[in-house]
Order: sequence, then structure tokens, then C-alpha cells
Amino acid sequence: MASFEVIGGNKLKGEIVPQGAKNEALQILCAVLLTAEPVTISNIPDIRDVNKLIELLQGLGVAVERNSADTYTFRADNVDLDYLETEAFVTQGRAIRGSVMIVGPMLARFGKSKLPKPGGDKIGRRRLDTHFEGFEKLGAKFKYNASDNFFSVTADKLKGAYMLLDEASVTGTANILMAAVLAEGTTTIYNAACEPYVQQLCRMLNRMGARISGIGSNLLVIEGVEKLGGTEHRMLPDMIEIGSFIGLAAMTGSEITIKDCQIPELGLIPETFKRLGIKMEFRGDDIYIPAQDHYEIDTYIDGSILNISDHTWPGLTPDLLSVALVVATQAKGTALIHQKMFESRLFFVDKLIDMGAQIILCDPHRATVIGHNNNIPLRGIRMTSPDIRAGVALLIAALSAEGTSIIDNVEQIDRGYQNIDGRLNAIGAQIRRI
Ligand SMILES: CC(=O)N[C@H]1[C@@H](OP(=O)(O)OP(=O)(O)OC[C@H]2O[C@@H](n3ccc(=O)[nH]c3=O)[C@H](O)[C@@H]2O)O[C@H](CO)[C@@H](O)[C@@H]1O
Ligand SMILES: C=C(OP(=O)(O)O)C(=O)O
Repeated sequence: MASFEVIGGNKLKGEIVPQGAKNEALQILCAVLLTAEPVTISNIPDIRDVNKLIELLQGLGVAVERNSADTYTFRADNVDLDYLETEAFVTQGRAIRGSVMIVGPMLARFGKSKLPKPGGDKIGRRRLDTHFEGFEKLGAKFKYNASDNFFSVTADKLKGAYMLLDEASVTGTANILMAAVLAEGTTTIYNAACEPYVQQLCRMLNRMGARISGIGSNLLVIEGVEKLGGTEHRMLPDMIEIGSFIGLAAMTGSEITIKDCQIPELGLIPETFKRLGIKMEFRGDDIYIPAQDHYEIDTYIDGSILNISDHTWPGLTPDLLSVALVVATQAKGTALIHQKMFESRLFFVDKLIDMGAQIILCDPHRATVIGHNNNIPLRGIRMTSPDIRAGVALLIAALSAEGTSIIDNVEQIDRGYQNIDGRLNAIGAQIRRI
């Protein structure tokens, strides 16, 4: 297990370019299974989860050609269904959450698929019912084997259907969509997730010949087609990384420009950090954050305490609440952070409390943060990164802290942040991988 040694207290200065989006990449890469023709994808982040998914695709027989550092061409013209029965597949499927999205395309194109319980963050219950109920609505037969945690689906021919999802699951919507594009007839998915990454997937599938309408809404209508062709696709910048950099700038009092953010796709993210008191300017498509010694949390019109909570898109993504929470620890004022979706994502506040932050964990979903107004710095400690976003939040805390911190288990951070130590060191951070 690798660790970061972080010497805190440095102000950073400069420009940083966000990587391609991890959670978009996981959807888009699975979609290459839908056609035998070449699909070229650019702005692919070089991160653990994405590289593991590419290895899994290679195992399935997809030809993968790396054209440049961030651009690959995939050709799924010789998919090996027997690979689903191998130990290597089990290991790869269990390693990442995104592996679940091979099921929809495989089912649609080859009439069968299976998957061990996928990996990803341990942040509470992460059920997959929505995915498999969707496939069943399309006519698939579903089996779950509790002894080895294997999900399997089979279908002679998928048939379009109406479905109202029991939750607007992001990976669930992507998975069902990728099955429905090759089903016979019309599929309607209501209560669909509609975040930018799902929209990107829809647009890519349409370029491949699919007929999806309602893109960007929670009502997707898909007219099935017989076959899809190749295309080219470019990934959006990673909005969670952009939010993390905004938080980093505030916590370290740094002047940072985040380049090429595709600001219209960021939804409530900039506004949320502004409400925490962070000043920023949109300069073209860049976000400029000036150095700020103090920032003050907004209150509501009636003076009551600000509540930052997650919601399905276009609400605030749950993946940025850990960063918002850290930012609040040095703000002037108080905020309630309410993580509605996942029940085990706030426990990392123990480490922040050890560093000197004033936080009351009210219950697994809610934490009240009373900011220090930058009068008392956090202090460096040794800690472990429990999940990807808590990991990055702890890294931000360590960079702002007085003294040295050690963060263990940084593989969690490497899952989703490309060369984060190198990129932050380039603008003045002191992070050493040990
Ligand atoms: C690989 C990937 O893309 N991962 C993202 C994806 O995970 P993932 O697609 O696994 O998450 P889901 O959208 O399925 O939702 C996760 C959990 O949130 C709860 N839930 C979900 C929808 C809802 O309307 N109400 C509700 O309570 C459910 O308990 C569900 O199990 O979306 C999550 C929610 O944005 C993000 O945190 C993950 O980073
Ligand atoms: C929870 C996350 O990832 P995963 O779904 O891959 O665990 C995340 O990206 O914040």
C-alpha cells in the first residue's frame, strides 16, 4: 500500500488542467462492446479504475490501440464469451464499480452476460436492483447466485418496454440504455438519471446509430435499432476533480486557474462553493480562484444555517460533499453537510476532528461543521484514505495543515485522480509518494 507524505501550509499558484471524467469514461468504455466497428475515444484519464476496465475489455477480446497518451481506439469484433467463465474475469469484475456496465451491452449484442458483485467504494449499500429489474422489463431472464455473488442475465431477443425506475441510478440508467438501444421496438425509461455523463453516453450512442430522445431529461425514449456502428467521442473534463480543485484553492489560500472546465456542464457545483464563501471568476471557460485569507459561509434569507446536500442531477453530486465539508472547516460560519444517498461516507470526519476541525457527526448522514475562519490551522496527522472522495478531501486538509501528514492507502485516490501528486507539486504542493 502506498502513502503520501504531505508537508502542509504551502500556498499553491498556477494553472491546472482537469483530467477527463472518470465516471463518464466507465460508461463510454463499456459502450464500445455494442459494435464490431472501431470506436475512438479521447481525453481518457490515466487512472486505476479506467485502466482496469480497459484490461477487462481486452480480456473479453476487444482490440485496444493506444493512439496517444489519452486517446484509444477500441474494436469489439471478436468478443470471447468464454472469458466470462474465467478467474481473471471474476477478479477484474470485482475490482471496480464500472464493470457492471458491461452487462447491458453484452446482453443486447450477445444475448447473455454475467458479473460478480462489482467493486468500487465501500460507502454504504450499493444495490443493483434497478439495473436487473430494467433488464427483466426488456425480457431478460435474471439469476442471482448468493453463494458466489454472481449476477447473470440471458435473453433471446430484448423487447422494448416502459419502465419507471425505482431510483434514478446513474450506472443503472446507462446500463439499461445500452441494452435498450438494440432491443426490438420502443423503450421508455422514466426517472432516468440525466447527469452530463449520461447525456454524453446518449449522444455517443446516437452517433453510433441509436435513436434516443429526451436527452438531458428524466424521460428517455429509445427506438431500438438492429445494429450500431463506430464513432469518435471526447470525454468531458471531470467535474468532481474541478470541484476538488476549487476546494483545494480555498483551503490553502491559493490563487489557481482551472483550465477548460466546460462550465455549463458543472450544474450547481460552482454555486455550492460560492455559498461556502469562495470567490471565483469565470474567464472564458476557465475558473479563476483568487487567493483568499478568509471566506464566509452564506446563510439563508431568514438567517438560518446553510445546508449542503446531495441530490440526483441536476442536484449536487454526492461525490463532492466530502470536499465541501473540508472547505467548511476553515470558513467563517457554520454549515450542515447532509449526505442523503450513502450511509458510510461521512465517517472520515473523525480524522478531521483529530486534525483540529470542529465537526459534530449528528448521524451517519449528517455533520455540522463550525468553521475556524482560518484562525486555527488544522494540524498534520497520520490517516488512512477510506474512499476516493474522502481521500482527496483528506489530501486537501493535509495540504492546508500545519506540519506533516501521512495519508495511507492512496490507491483509493489513484482510482480517480491522475498523477495527483505530480500535478499538485507542479503548482507548489509538497507531496511525496512513499
Ligand atoms: C461509477 C459511477 O458512475 N459511480 C457514481 C454512480 O454510482 P452508482 O451508479 O453506483 O450510484 P447510483 O446512482 O446507483 O446510486 C447510489 C445509491 O444512492 C441511492 N440513491 C440513488 C438515486 C436516488 O435517486 N436516490 C438514492 O437514494 C441508492 O441507495 C443507490 O444505491 O453514481 C453515484 C451517485 O451520483 C456516485 O456517487 C458514484 O460516483
Ligand atoms: C463513488 C465513486 O466511485 P465508484 O462508484 O467507482 O465507487 C466516486 O467516483 O466518487
